[in-house]
Amino acid sequence: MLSDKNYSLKWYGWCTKLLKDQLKLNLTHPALIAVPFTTQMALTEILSSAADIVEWRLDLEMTLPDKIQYRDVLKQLKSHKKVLLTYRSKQEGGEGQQIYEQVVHDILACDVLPDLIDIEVNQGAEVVHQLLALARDRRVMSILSLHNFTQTPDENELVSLIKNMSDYHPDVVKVAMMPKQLADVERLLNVTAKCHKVLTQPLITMSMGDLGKKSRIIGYQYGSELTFATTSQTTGSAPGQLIITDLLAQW
Ligand SMILES: O=C1C[C@@](O)(C(=O)O)C[C@@H](O)[C@@H]1O
Repeated sequence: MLSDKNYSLKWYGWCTKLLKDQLKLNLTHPALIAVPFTTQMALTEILSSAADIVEWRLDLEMTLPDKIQYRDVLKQLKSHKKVLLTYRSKQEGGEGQQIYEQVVHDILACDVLPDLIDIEVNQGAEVVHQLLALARDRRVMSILSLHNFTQTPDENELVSLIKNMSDYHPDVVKVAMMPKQLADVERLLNVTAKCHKVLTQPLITMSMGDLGKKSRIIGYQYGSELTFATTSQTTGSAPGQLIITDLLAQW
């Protein structure tokens, strides 16, 4: 586990950049909280929640919104929260069936932009480099992500996956792994602490499912700077997410 000093220096480093400078928020919890959103959900519930970031999961929409609706909703979300736009492909555990590269490109070409964009490392080096460059040009923070819904690799593999992602120079690196036993959750947390010390960018990690809930609560103590929660029992976007009020009660 990180010493309190290291944890707070690094955490405040990122929060200063992302939130204090841009939103002038006074954070009262130890890690950033993101909640998923689709237009089928109650907007007021999402906007009035304690979340710092709303993750609009475009792949979970019944159909992709047209440009007018998209700009409208994004503006509404942005007037209350930081917004992360995610189009999760099928192969990474989402519902996205359109050409990934095209959807992310269109998001970044629009005149209303999200604050953050999720880019999947498994789309391949060429697509990743191109989308990261576009996000940089448009001044949208990039989160390079990797998901494994079946298992958690061993320590060496996890470290090398994370370092490989970091070498693309995104603004943030995120990995979500499925544990089969508690040892998998502990390994991910320990790898998080190890990588957090050497990475040049913020790291977000989580173990999914029931077993992994612990990582969503105490991950920040190991250097994971954001946790995903939900506003209600039925609105989660991945297994094991806690309801935000339960998460806050644990903190
Ligand atoms: O990458 C992530 C993390 C996540 O899969 C989770 O396990 O909480 C939830 C997704 O919505 C998000 O894009």
